[in-house]
Order: sequence, then C-alpha cells, then structure tokens
Amino acid sequence: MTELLRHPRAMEELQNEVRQLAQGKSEITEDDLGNMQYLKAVIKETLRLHPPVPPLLPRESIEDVELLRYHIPAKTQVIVNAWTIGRDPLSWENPEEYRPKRFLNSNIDVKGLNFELIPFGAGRRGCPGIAFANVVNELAIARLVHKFNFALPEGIKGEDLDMTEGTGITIRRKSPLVAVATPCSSAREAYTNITLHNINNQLRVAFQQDPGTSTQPYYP
Ligand code: HEM
Repeated sequence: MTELLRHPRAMEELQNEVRQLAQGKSEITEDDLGNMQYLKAVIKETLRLHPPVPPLLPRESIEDVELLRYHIPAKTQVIVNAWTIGRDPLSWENPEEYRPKRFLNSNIDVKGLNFELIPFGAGRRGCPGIAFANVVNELAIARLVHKFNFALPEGIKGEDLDMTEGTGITIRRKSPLVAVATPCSSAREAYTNITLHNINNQLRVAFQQDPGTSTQPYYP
C-alpha cells in the first residue's frame, strides 16, 4: 500500500483493472483473481523490493562445495540475502524503481524457480505457504482498492514518506502508514454504516503495523 501511495499511476492502473474485472460485483472473491495480471505484478514488484524475510532462513551446508570459485566447507552457516538479490542491477533494469509493469510480459514468478526473485526462498525447504500467502495478499489489496480510493493525508507527498524498515524476523514499516480512504462512488452505498470514523466523508485509516506500539487502528 505504501508503494501504491508513492506511485499514484500504479494505483490508478490497479484500480482500473480490479474495478473493470469485478464487473459490478459487490465483493471480489478468489475466483476473480486469476485474470488480475496487474495485481499480481504489483504484489511481485512489492515482494522484490521489500521481501518480508530479507535473509530467508539460515541454512547449513551438508558437504564441501565449490560455488563460483568459492570453497564452502561442510557445516558452514549460509545466509541468502533475498533483499540484495531483488535489487541486483545484473538481473533488474533500474532495480530501485517501483515498476510493476516489468512483470507483465515476464515469466518470472516467486515460486522459487527464478533465482532473481526468491522472497519465499527456494528448494525443498522453501516456504510451503506461498499459494496461501499470495491469495491472501491479492484478495486483501484487490478488495481495498475495489471499494476505496486512497490518498495520503493533506500536505504529505509520496516522496516524504519515511520508508525506514523495522527490525525483526519479518520486516515491516518502522512507522505506521497513515492513509485516507474514501469510499468510491460504487461502494459508497455499502459503507453508509461506517459513521464512527467517517470524517468529512473520508474514512481515515492507518495501517498500524508496529505491534510494539498498539494493536488498535489509529485514526489521525
Ligand atoms: C508473504 C508471506 C510469506 C513470506 C514472504 C514467507 C517467506 C518464507 C521464507 C523466506 C521462508 C524460508 C525459505 C527458505 O529458507 O528457503 C519461509 C519458510 C516457511 N514458511 Fe513462509 N512466508 C510467507 C507466508 C507463509 C504462510 C502463510 C505460511 C503458512 C501458512 C508459511 C509457512 C512457512 C513454513 C512452515 C516455513 C518453513 C519451511 C521449512 O523449513 O521446511 N509462510 N517462508
């Protein structure tokens, strides 16, 4: 969501795709996700730049191995840096740029077969939750942008957002993302019940991601 707010054209393209393919349905379901190619590209591009488990899980070599002229003895702890791999200029054009389109005509996926993009690891100890995680991510983002238009609070520009990441086994934003969600016209009716946090016709939401501070959503 942070990258989408920093890149309004990507947000617009995503909303167009989701709203068009939802075809007036009141709620998007898993069956609708198959054709949402831009949505999948958005998720891949986000996992490329912000892998939630940047060093994957530590591994240990079981035998001596020669790799790219490096000798790795048996029983060496090996850390694979997925964060750096996702930003490697040898694999990615303008790697620091958030550009979901790069995945539209590409077969590169996150399933562990393309070693330039391994947010879920690879091999027999790769993440078994890939399919579940992808559906949950896709469904959550699709449903949010289907019903709401999102903007940054007045006076805040995308380039002003603090992109510092916190520490921990899984990485999240250090500071919560504050965004203003406005029900889009087709969804307005469905949201007439939301009055408590409806300020000037804008539902103010914060993506509170730091469990250290509060588990409650934050309404600025
Ligand atoms: C975006 C969401 C997720 C990401 C980025 C992620 C990432 C990872 C990574 C990087 C590993 C280590 C793989 C390696 O070292 O090669 C891993 C392992 C694992 N993940 Fe996930 N994961 C996610 C969601 C899930 C979900 C939803 C589940 C369960 C429903 C899950 C269950 C596991 C398990 C059990 C392992 C250990 C596998 C093993 O050691 O054999 N993960 N995950």
